[in-house]
Amino acid sequence: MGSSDFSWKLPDHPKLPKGKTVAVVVLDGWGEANPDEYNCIHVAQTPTMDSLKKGAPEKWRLVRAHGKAVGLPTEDDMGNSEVGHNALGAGRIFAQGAKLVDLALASGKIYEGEGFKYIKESFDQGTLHLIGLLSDGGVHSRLDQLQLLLKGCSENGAKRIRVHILTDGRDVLDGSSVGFVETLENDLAQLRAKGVDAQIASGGGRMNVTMDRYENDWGVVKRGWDAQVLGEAPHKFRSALEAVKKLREEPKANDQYLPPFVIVDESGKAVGPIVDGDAVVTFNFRADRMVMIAKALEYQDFDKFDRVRVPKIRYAGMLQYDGELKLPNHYLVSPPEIERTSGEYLVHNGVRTFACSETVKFGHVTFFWNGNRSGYFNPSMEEYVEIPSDSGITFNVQPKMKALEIAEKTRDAILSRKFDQVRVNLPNGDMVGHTGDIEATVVACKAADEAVKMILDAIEQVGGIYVVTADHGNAEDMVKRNKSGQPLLDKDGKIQILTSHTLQPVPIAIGGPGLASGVRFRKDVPDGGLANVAATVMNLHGFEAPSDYETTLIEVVDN
Ligand SMILES: O=C(O)[C@@H](CO)OP(=O)(O)O
Ligand SMILES: [Mn+2]
Ligand SMILES: [Mn+2]
Repeated sequence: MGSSDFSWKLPDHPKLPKGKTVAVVVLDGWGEANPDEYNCIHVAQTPTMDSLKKGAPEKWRLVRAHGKAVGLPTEDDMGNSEVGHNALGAGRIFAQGAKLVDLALASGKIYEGEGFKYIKESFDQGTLHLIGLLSDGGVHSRLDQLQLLLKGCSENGAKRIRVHILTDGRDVLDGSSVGFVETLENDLAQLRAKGVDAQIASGGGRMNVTMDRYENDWGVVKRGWDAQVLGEAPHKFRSALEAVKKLREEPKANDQYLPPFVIVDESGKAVGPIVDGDAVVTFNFRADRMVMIAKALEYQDFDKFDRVRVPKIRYAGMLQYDGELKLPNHYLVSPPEIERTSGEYLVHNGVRTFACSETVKFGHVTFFWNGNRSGYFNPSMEEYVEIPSDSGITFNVQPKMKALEIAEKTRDAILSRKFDQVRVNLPNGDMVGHTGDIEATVVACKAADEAVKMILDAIEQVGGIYVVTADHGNAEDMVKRNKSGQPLLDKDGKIQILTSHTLQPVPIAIGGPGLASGVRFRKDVPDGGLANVAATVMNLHGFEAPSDYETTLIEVVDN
């Protein structure tokens, strides 16, 4: 689109009116799958979502939420919140971080960029530290990308490398950390054989160490800082393999929550604290869970915890994690340029917007929705409300989370008539689904359904419109399956719990008293995905979507 013919002004929709309150409800981790005992959405009492599904067939359908439909490299890539909310908010499909890093590594361009040249200046005198999630989950990072990066860095002059691992068990099976550490150890041994001093230096579970998000619990980042930078942790081991194996023996231990550990030499000294003159790369491509550590590594002024010692380092992110904050300043791969999002258009066209979730998903309906951009487009037109999440717990002990509070705030926003769009994320199905606790996930789904009801009731009262959808699957399938769909058993004959997202499609339902008669889902967009939702929502606000947006899912027939 040339800049001369660009305009924020959206054309009027030829048939649909303006001025209706539109509620956009995103159920996090709520896919559609066969109804069996491992489908927590099916097992739970979800009368509101059931009634939408069983209602008018032209007002409920499924949309794609994984793989290429959301800009991921392959159809084997499950959906996730970042790409899902990016697609929902931006109305177009952008090649996402995972894909951009693949391309930069394959072409070697990653080593020619400004970010790599910057960290390379430390290779002669200092150590290169790589910090990130060690798995092949493909949501935040990928093992094969780390492997290529290790090879590329050593070929480009890194002589001393320390890897600080975060174990997963959330995007991959619990217990798989052991195999990933073995693989990494093999690679590092090969580097050592070539004369590179390469070792794992510290570690810990992703939910306990480093990868907090949206400032829910800085203690998580501090535990990482202490291990990675200061070389201090409650657990010390001679090898990472020994560390994960031993720590997993503790009762109830799992990969996601392993405590922090450091690797020490024969004299008990940490093998890889971060010191002056070193280079650091955080190798996750996904933004939300890297922003906090990036601030700790980069900011001079920082008061979230006592860093004790702040080494003078050259730091680069795999990507720039926040375009608005320019955080971090240096990065190896340019992030997708997600501009002209639907939120920005709507604000320019007079749509007053309210967005709400609890802390753990707050950035999903704001930051991700707006193309990984923090802050308001126009503070006089928008209000973003964050309900504080519980911290320091796994959400299976509190499966209702803050669903009721989110629904109440949203109801009040609707009834206040101060907003044209209210947008919420209900985290329960996803956050509790990730714990692998099936019973708790059933409770979570019921709570999310009750929240939807409260929001739809308010929409009913003001004569508004609702759009209810989800960002990817999770709670609808809690078991690992073989190719023919049968649950897989472990060596003790127990089912293998699936804590991750899925490849399933998600529902989308429209309705409400304000929905003009004759509005229905088109039949000619059978492969519709999350990126088609933005144009749909723009239509419901009475506007045509920009011509380069993915097409709308709805049509208006005369009746
Ligand atoms: O918790 C997270 O970071 C991811 C899974 O890795 O979940 P979501 O994409 O739903 O935020
Ligand atoms: Mn999600
Ligand atoms: Mn999730």
